[in-house]
Parts: sequence; C-alpha cells; structure tokens
Amino acid sequence: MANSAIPLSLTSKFILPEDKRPQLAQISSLASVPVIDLNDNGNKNGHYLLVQKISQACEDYGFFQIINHGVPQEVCDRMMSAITDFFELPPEERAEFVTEDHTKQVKVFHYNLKVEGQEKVSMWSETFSHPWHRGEDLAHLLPKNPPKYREAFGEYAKEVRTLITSLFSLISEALGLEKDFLQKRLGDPPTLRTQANYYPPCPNPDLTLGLAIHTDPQALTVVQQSAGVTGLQVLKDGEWVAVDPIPNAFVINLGDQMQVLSNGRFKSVHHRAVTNKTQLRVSSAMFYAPNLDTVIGPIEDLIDEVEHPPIYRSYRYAEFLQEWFRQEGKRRMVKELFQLPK
Ligand SMILES: O=C(O)CCC(=O)C(=O)O
Ligand SMILES: [Fe+2]
Repeated sequence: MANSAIPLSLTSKFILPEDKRPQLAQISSLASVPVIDLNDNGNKNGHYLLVQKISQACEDYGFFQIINHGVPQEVCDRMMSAITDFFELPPEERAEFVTEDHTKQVKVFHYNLKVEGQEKVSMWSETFSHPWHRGEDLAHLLPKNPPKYREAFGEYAKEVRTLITSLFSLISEALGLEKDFLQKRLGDPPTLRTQANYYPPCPNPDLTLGLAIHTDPQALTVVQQSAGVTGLQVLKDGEWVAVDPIPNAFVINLGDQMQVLSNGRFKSVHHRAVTNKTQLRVSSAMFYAPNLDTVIGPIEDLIDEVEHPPIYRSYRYAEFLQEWFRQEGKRRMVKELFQLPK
C-alpha cells in the first residue's frame, strides 16, 4: 500500500457529511441479485427459461451475475492482475495519465462528490479509464507498465466483446425483439470505455465511500470484481443489497440507455462501492454505449398510444453525455431531464 497515491489515514478530504455516509449496519440480507447460468441454453426450453430469467432480472434489479459465461478464467485473472499491478506501481509511473480533464482518452483520477458549503469530498479509490473500441491500434495509448497490461487487456477485450454480443442478443429477445436488434440500434461503432477501480483498505469504512451512488450512463456494463471481497451494493426497493463476488462470475448491469430504449421496463439501477478495513478490492468495468451520433429514445415496437406511451424524448447520445459531464460531482439526474411530461 506504500505505493498507493491514497494515504493510509482518513484525512478530512475523504470524510463524507453524515447524511451521505454508507450506514453499513443497514445492508439488507434478505434480497440478492439473481445469478444466471448462461450454459442453461442447451435445449429449446432451456433457452426460453434463460431469456425469462434475464427479462426478470432486468426488470427487478437491472443487475445480475452470470456464470458459465465462456470467458476463460485465465484471461480474467490476467486482467485483474495487470490492473492491480498498474495501481501498485510507484505513483510516478502512472503520473503521465493523471488528469482532471475528462476529455482525455486515457486517464487516472479520483472521483469526488461536491458537498454544499464544504470542499469536495474525494472517494476512497483511484480510477483508471480508457477506450477499447479501436481494438489493436489502441495498444500504443495504453500503459507500457506493467509490461503485461497491453496484452492482458487486448485478450480480455476480445472475449468481453463476444460475451456482450451474446448478452445483447438475450436482452433483445427478453424485450421480444430480433436477436441482433439492440446492437444494431446502438449503432456502429459503439462507444466503448473501460474503468478500473482500485479501493485500498480503509481505516474507517463508515465515514467514506469507494464510489458514490450512481447509475451507469452507458447501455451495458460487464464488471469483474476481486474474489472474496465484498464492496459493490445496489439499491433495491430503497435498501442496499450487497453483490457478493461469486467465483468465476461477472456482474452485469444495465445502463441508462437501456432504461430509455426499453421505455422504463428495464432498469438502470443506482449502485455504489463501499470500502473495508482489511482487504484491497479491485474491479474492472467494461462499458458498452451507443455511437455518439445514435439517436436514443424508446424503441418503436415497445410503445403505443394507450398502454405504453413513451416516457422519454429522443436525443443524440452525445447530448446525453454532455449533460452527464455537466453534472460532474453531483448525484446525477440525467435521464430524468429527457423525461416527457406525464
Ligand atoms: O467496484 C465496483 O464493483 C463498482 C464499479 C462501478 O460501478 C463502475 O465502475 O461504474
Ligand atoms: Fe457503475
């Protein structure tokens, strides 16, 4: 931990005002996010049931975990190890990427929360974010150190891309659409970014957060989290539910664009990351978003005048993102701005 840019003591810059603290004693133990086996796909009935489960999970939680997803475990392990090594290099080694300029393609930064009448509060995490849409020719933008990062990322991105195609196919079916509908609708090339989150052990997890409450602005997110270390929580019926890691699983969640496209049937759910006293936690999120010029709005086939009137107006994805950046440091309310009056 000596190498981390985050100090070991919880200085005031990390301390949240009381009403924004995580209330760790109040985590619900009753609910849990569905776990879906993607291998349950063998026969016709199996496929039907799988689509049903995905549909239910997208409606109820906007989150689910998947097992037997087809991405080799070694590829996942190499990615997590490369991310961990990157953050454990001496800070000078990643200084070239440290920036607060959100227009930078490759960046290391801390999320923070603007709090009224107070300096902004820094999250107990360090974040590394970069694009992944240009495949091979992206490699030169990525860190040279640790030496394995570029290759580990290239391999991981290829596998995750294939997985995402299968997931969009299942989610399209869950909405009663052709299998290739959603990926086509999101446009080509999609906007693909990744975010690696590094959460060192925290001396007082009650006073701070690893990542503040948010929804993902994209369409779909594939998350890998450290084995055996809890931290991700989702809001379900007003209560926080922990998404505990399951061996060899991914956490999948829908982003704001899926809520809008499905006209509110599928949910982009609030979530956060909490810290703990003893264990390092690392997560990798791979985001799939529309092409910047794609016009997003409720899918035609899912709306009608009487029972399912559109609840959002259409917008270019670039317009949505611009608003998202404008609300930096706040508890963002972006899709709400595109809601049509009732
Ligand atoms: O650390 C986690 O599990 C949460 C990651 C996350 O929500 C994000 O990167 O958007
Ligand atoms: Fe997220």
